[in-house]
Amino acid sequence: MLTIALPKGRIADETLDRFEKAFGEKFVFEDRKLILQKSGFKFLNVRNQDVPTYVMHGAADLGVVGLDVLEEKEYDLIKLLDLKLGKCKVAFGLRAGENLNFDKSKITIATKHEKITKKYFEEKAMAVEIIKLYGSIELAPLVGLCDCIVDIVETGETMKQNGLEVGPTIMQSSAHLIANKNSFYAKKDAIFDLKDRIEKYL
Ligand SMILES: Nc1ncnc2c1ncn2[C@@H]1O[C@H](COP(=O)(O)OP(=O)(O)OP(=O)(O)O)[C@@H](O)[C@H]1O
Ligand SMILES: O=P(O)(O)OC[C@H]1O[C@H](OP(=O)(O)OP(=O)(O)O)[C@H](O)[C@@H]1O
Repeated sequence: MLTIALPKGRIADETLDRFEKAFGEKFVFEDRKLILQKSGFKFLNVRNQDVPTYVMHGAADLGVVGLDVLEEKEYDLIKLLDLKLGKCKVAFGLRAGENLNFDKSKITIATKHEKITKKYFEEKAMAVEIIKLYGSIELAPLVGLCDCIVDIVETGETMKQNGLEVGPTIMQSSAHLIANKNSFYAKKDAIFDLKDRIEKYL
């Protein structure tokens, strides 16, 4: 049995589609159930940012999570495969018509991606103030909470509809299959079989 933590929402749905293609069976979470057990797999329905935690502690053998989440914290786990889904970038959002004013003594940036943002400015040796938010990031510059944001961009539509322009990209992201280190050694054959089958449908 392989236990696999999936992040609620679009990435879980697309991952289960890949499993359907690879194993010829439909995998669907029932109504409010958080566990889906079928054909040797136990899928866990968890919050996006909790996926690496379940895998790192061995509560799940495998997990699927965006590279942006993995970059935000240092996790001691194995990155097995780029699933090439959940593709997006982490980029700046600026009020329309404005540029990033690097001459300002301190830029204030609101983001869910604190560490990625901090690293970006450390490499430029620039002092910035980072305000941690947990959602609706695009709202923050509109009401004067910050000068700009760093957030996920796919089509750019959310920023556009909120009067923001997409600025420089910090990193590209896509969902990755990750593994707990002990599980990787203990269940190597099953994990490689799974990886090979899924890889064929990417
Ligand atoms: N519009 C998008 N297009 C493609 N991938 C996206 C998009 N938005 C987010 N993602 C990817 O999906 C992951 C989950 O996004 P989601 O917005 O559901 O996370 P979240 O709200 O931060 O999760 P949590 O429930 O832990 O707060 C992101 O970390 C990113 O890798
Ligand atoms: O560039 P776009 O195509 O507009 O996509 C970007 C938006 O997608 C994500 O939000 P999501 O749809 O997951 O909503 P939520 O984070 O508010 O749940 C992300 O947080 C951005 O707000």
